[in-house]
Amino acid sequence: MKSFILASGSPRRKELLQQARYTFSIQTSDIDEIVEPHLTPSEVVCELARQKAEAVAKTNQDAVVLGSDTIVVCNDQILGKPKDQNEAREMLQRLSDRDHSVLTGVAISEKGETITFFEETVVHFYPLTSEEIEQYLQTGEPFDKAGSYGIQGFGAYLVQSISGDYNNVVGLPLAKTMRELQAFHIYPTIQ
Ligand SMILES: Cc1cn([C@H]2C[C@H](O)[C@@H](COP(=O)(O)OP(=O)(O)OP(=O)(O)O)O2)c(=O)[nH]c1=O
Repeated sequence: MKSFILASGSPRRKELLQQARYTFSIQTSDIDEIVEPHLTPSEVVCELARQKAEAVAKTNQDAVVLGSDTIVVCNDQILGKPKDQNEAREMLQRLSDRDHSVLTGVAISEKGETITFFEETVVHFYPLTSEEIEQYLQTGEPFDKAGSYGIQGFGAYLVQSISGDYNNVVGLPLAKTMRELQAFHIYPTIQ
């Protein structure tokens, strides 16, 4: 059987691939996450996913390697992971009572060839009071997440509606990824 490697330290991506019944190992990459400034948000997530996948693929020539990157885009501004509490607070204030997009890029690399794709999910937040934002900061959830929230946790309280793939918000567009993996002969274990 071919070896399948998830090039990610994200516990969410691991859980999603497990949920889909893949057998895989994990190797994290240590890329600097630097991209050229003229790229569009969808190009940014695809490029970062490519860098993560290729960094791990380099030392695993016979494996199929999957890398991924998630960002939030609000009013044409890219929101990544907050660097501190103030930045998390600012992001949540910005997202309050509006639509934003969650973009996840995925790269699959094998034998020096890489394909990339991305998925966009539109999320609408309830209007948030400053008390609600402070309470959410107290949960600690914002700090390792793009846009400073996790829809799969207490952050569900913030979300009024979503349009698109829920799993994409959590960190991996699972349906699209499963379909693309078929081309690499990587399949879930069904029984
Ligand atoms: C919007 C949102 C993001 N996130 C997470 C998914 C990603 O883990 C994280 C965005 O950071 P990423 O840089 O995409 O990923 P990562 O650093 O966690 O892991 P790695 O680079 O090793 O693959 O935000 C949620 O868990 N829930 C959400 O609702």
